[in-house]
Amino acid sequence: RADATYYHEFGDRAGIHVVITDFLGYVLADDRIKAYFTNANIAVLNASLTNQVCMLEGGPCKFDENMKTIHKNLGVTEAAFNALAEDLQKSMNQHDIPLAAQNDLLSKLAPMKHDIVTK
Ligand code: HEM
Repeated sequence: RADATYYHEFGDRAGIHVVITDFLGYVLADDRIKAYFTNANIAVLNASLTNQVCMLEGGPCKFDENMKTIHKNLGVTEAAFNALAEDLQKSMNQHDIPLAAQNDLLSKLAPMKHDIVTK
């Protein structure tokens, strides 16, 4: 969908922000991937991801960072990518985001794997 239905189902930008905040909490506690984030600026990452998801789901947000450039030197594996996606699903489920909206977001993130996984 190109309209803002999914954006509203996420609870607009404020709802997305809560989903992303809890998602990052899961990531930072996830032994499979937390080491990647040792030197990350979590506040900046939170704001960027919130804007990115807001935009992808049809909200009035701007986001134009390049996924390939950002993740170039991180050595992200496919297993790490999948673990991160699981943590996102966990947060979306916890916040009762409707499944169609969840799947829409996941389907938009999945193709980014090619730019993010380098190892
Ligand atoms: C589709 C999946 C992903 C998306 C949409 C995404 C999005 C982003 C964004 C927007 C930033 C930039 C934050 C900023 O503005 O500085 C970022 C940085 C980062 N990402 Fe990802 N990412 C994804 C997957 C992953 C995976 C799988 C890992 C590792 C397990 C990862 C690790 C990092 C790290 C370590 C940073 C750097 C943070 C910093 O230097 O402060 N990302 N990501």
